[in-house]
Amino acid sequence: MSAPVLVINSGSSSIKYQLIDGETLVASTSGLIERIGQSESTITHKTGAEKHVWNEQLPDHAAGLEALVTAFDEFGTPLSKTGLIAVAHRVVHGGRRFVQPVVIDDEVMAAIGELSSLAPLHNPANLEGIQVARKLFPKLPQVAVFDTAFHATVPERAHLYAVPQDWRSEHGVRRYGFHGTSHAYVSRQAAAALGKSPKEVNVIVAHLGNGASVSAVERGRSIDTSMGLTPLEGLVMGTRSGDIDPAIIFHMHRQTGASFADLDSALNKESGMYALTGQVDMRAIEQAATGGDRDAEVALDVYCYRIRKYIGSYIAALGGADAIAFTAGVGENSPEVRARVLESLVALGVKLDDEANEAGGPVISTSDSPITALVIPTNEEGEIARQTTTLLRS
Ligand SMILES: Nc1ncnc2c1ncn2[C@@H]1O[C@H](COP(=O)(O)OP(=O)(O)O)[C@@H](O)[C@H]1O
Ligand SMILES: CC(=O)OP(=O)(O)O
Ligand SMILES: [Mg+2]
Repeated sequence: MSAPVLVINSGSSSIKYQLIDGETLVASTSGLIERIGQSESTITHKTGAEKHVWNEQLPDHAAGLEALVTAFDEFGTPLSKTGLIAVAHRVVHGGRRFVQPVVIDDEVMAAIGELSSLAPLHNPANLEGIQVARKLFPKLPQVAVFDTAFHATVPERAHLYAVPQDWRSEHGVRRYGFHGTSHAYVSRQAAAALGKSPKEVNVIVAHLGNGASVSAVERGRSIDTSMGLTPLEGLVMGTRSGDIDPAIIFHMHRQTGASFADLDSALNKESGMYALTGQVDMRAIEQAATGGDRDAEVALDVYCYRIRKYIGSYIAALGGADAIAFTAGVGENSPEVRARVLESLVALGVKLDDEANEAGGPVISTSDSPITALVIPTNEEGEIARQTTTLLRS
């Protein structure tokens, strides 16, 4: 490896990590530490063809990151012997300030902390990962790569909310957008799949994971995206409502006396597919729908309809699209969701090839479809490593 980067994506109860060559973007090791803070955590560590899975009690992120270091010691090469050039962290909210990756110092950490109120499910966990990694690797540069950065190009007509002036000027209220490393990477790959440079094409990216967002990418630049001030707006997600009438919040506050903190938590953690079906995992929801569960069937319809509306509006925003790319857990793996989303877009120029869709792509539209539909696996960690290497070289 010529410039190995350890990429850390620290979530509220999990840590995803990869050791990636910053030049070739090939990952030699990847891992997932799940259920941090619960009675038993699971660690999955993959290196080459080897996969190791074990359970351990990990009370917090510090214990999680120590387990990560130990995993490298025991299976493969200890991190201290890999010639690591940096530790790169996914940070979800960069606010107005961070529109490029930065080397992290105390002041940057404080700024990331201040942005926690805008990404309460994400930034505190990202920060914890950084704190622990700085202690574990005090000599290495720690770099933050922000989910919001790719959407810094979204123009005023799409990022301004029509709300009082001081909300916007003093309290940072605007659309920021998230999953930026995924939208950036997948839109470039989509252009490549069409045999074009990113500057020659308009692409709509549907990132459908646990969190989900759609973006409109015009000639390589994001011009609109479905998430907003926070990662709550837009699509229906695993546990997040996505778009709702904001007055629902005041109505429920008046009706039940629930505090704003309770309502915030309800919309972020107890809504979405979970509220409609009692389940978060799309595989289970699809199975239930196939088995005749009406709630699951209706929820799938709600989920796909919302995506379809966004895609239709982004075709209008872009004045026509060359490609629609599906990515992330659901987008990459669910022919059912892709078919439901695209089924009535024929009039807008998307003709699905059912067999290709079942087979998983990459091209899932017919050869005469004016808009090419694609399935493109995302690589957020690879993109984070690439941006980190670029920053450290400059
Ligand atoms: N074969 C599949 N069919 C449908 N959904 C799937 C499939 N495989 C994974 N998923 C869904 O992908 C989602 C997780 O996506 P992922 O991108 O890993 O999310 P995150 O990175 O936000 O944790 C889960 O809801 C899971 O059910
Ligand atoms: C921003 C966001 O929603 O991220 P995730 O999908 O990882 O929850
Ligand atoms: Mg994700």
